[in-house]
Amino acid sequence: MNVAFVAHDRKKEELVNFTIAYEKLFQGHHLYATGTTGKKIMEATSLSIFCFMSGPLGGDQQLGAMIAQNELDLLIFFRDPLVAQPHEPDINALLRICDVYGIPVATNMATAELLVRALQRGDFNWREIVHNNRPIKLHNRKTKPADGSAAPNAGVNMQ
Ligand SMILES: O=C(CO)COP(=O)(O)O
Repeated sequence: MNVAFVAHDRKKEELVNFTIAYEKLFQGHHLYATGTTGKKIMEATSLSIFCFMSGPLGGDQQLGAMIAQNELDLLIFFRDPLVAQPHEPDINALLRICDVYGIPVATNMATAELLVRALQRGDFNWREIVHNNRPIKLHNRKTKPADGSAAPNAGVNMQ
């Protein structure tokens, strides 16, 4: 499955600890994240994550684009409900597009636990039908184009 991680600054440690706890499970999936979140998870675990831009620089929108193309199966987004974010419209858009496409999304640890256990049990296998009907598999995405030129939006982009 394609799983994405996002956490606001005061929630990053919580998400990193969560990924450490479920590292073995996540190793079997294709992982994506906004820039700083992905970098911190990779520093703390052996997980390999495709990192988009940092959230305030467009990372939430890039994940939204994945969802619009039905390329994401699960979003784990530890939001900080107590701090206003400069890119609030992007955050709302990301959560909205999850609802548009019926993508499971966890915005806190308790829900993330439930969804990850469902992932472990195979409850997400119906998503394979969606992928099998699609010509493009996102996890074939390369960090650099085949011609060797620089990819405009690949790799970790820090603020
Ligand atoms: O701001 C974010 C999500 O809205 C997260 O972005 P970073 O992972 O780059 O900190």
